[in-house]
Amino acid sequence: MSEPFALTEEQWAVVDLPADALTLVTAEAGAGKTYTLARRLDRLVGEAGLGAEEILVLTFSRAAVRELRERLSLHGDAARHVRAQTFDSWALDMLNRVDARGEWVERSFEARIDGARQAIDDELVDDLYEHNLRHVVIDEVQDLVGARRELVEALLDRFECGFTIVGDPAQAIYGFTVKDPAERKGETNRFFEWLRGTFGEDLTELRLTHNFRARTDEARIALGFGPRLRVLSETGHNGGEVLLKELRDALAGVMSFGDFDGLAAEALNSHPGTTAILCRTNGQALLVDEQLQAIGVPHRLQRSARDRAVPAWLGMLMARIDASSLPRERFDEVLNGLPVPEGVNADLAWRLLRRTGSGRGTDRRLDLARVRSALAGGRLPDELTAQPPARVVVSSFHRAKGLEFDRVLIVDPGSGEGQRDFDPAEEARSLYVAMTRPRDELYRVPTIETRFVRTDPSTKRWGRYFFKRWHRLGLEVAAGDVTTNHPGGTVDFAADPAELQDYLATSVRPGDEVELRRLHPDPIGLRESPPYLVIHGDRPIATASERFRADLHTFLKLGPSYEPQHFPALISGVRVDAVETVAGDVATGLRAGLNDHGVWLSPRLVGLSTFIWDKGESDAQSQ
Ligand SMILES: Nc1ncnc2c1ncn2[C@@H]1O[C@H](COP(=O)(O)OP(=O)(O)OP(=O)(O)O)[C@@H](O)[C@H]1O
Repeated sequence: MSEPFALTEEQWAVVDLPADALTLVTAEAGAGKTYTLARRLDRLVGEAGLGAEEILVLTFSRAAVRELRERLSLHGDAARHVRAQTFDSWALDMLNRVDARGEWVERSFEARIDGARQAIDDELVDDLYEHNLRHVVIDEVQDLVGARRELVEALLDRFECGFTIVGDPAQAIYGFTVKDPAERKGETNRFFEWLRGTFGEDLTELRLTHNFRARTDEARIALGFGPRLRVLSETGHNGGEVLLKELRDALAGVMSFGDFDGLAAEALNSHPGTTAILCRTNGQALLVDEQLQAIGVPHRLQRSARDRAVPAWLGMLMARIDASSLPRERFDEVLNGLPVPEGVNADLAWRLLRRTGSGRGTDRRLDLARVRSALAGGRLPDELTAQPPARVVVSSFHRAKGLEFDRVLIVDPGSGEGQRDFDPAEEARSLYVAMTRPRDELYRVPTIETRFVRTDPSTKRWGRYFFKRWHRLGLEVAAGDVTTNHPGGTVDFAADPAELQDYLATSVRPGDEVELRRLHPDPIGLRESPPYLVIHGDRPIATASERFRADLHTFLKLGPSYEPQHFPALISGVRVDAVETVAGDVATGLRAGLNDHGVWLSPRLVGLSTFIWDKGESDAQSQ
């Protein structure tokens, strides 16, 4: 897609509206909503003359930010400087600007969203927005529910600005964010109704009806369900069961890809385009991840929208600079030798980093103290922390929203019968989202047995169980499970920190297997496991975090009066998700002989692990 496509009349009608128009665009899957938005942004900045900073672009995930950014860089010229943000980073950004001492980065996502709404209601952000906000753009608005919905309503209510809001009621899937089933039902379509009720005749409603994504009959198979799912969402009627069954029947009719065996590995590795393997739950995605690992298929597990990982090249860049700031020429020179992923060039990287507030005005230097503080405060632009693209992606249906792939394999979600809080309408919409992701090929994969893989209610991690109530065979390992507040080699194991940093930069790759090895059998604290080292090859590269130790303890504590006596000697089946840049204490970094900026590299882990016990220690587990 390097040339801009000719817009259809329907798309053009959206793109061409004046900047102060209040617009709601609804469309079914693959109708070019995101593409139209990118073109609209280009026109708002170009012909309509808005400044990039006068437009607020909000999306749900970092994947969507990346998607929009890519389309802007391909098709948008004027809009290159427009910044797309997730709701969560926008809220944090706003709070940091009106209440810099609020330590908002320490608070939960929900607290930040509530805090941001309160700030708007209390008129604290009037100075920020009253004269400077001229247009708001929101993608995937069908998922705007709960506190985020209230936040956007407060914003649009308070400031007189144009907006372009797009969504598809047929793709409303946000189940896990609204736990209560009754409340969930009440949320469906609520924001659309609020827009219509609040702006009445001033609201321009447009529709996009042509599907551009699907290029084959099999890729088009679910499209016919769109209008019926939309009616289901808009009327709140029952009927989800029937639609779910029909969608599952349609899926049963597509060709089976078979199990993930040697043949599948060949088919996956030799395919030139992009492939997604989509699963109903994240637990199934973890099992597919494990199976692909076993058959040697390089892939990436789609992260949650809230997971932000700062790429390694930023830490490597900072480590090479002694000064507190650097000019553009030096930046280009250093960046040139670093493993910058596809899609990030020096121009984009420079622009994104300068958005951290470094080197304002005419000073054309990058202030590394500011970059560091943005890194520590979780304020780096979303484009920098988005997950890099991969040829094979494993994702839940939910996390695949807004994305598209040449080939999609859908793991049969099963009938769902007997599951608690089963909402057939939500399940039907979510299967529809999955089945509308392919451009060309759609396959089904036989159901994956998940009887013994469930979320642990206390830690919210996926766990491996077995027949007996007390069996605990493995636990999900995820972001945050490695200590980042001191560089590897300085606590729990001795290594030359600088040399280890070098090893992380050059020898540790996403997808590499690691294991967690117990350092000694004694728990560190009252509600913690013993310490674990992260071993790559034969060498320790990091230490498990306190959070991981506490969750492992909780997972193995089978009841209020039971205290685990033993902990696994090894935790295997864990992979490197990425090597990321983290910010710690400057003095700690200096003591370790690293750089002046207090940043270093650290492995980020992922996977549904398997516990390996020492003889005689397996506790209740092996009984
Ligand atoms: N006018 C057009 N001509 C040709 N291709 C187009 C046109 N508009 C969009 N496309 C292409 O169609 C595909 C689907 O577009 P896009 O992802 O924007 O749809 P969407 O409505 O956001 O989809 P979904 O809601 O399913 O995520 C993209 O590959 C996009 O580049």
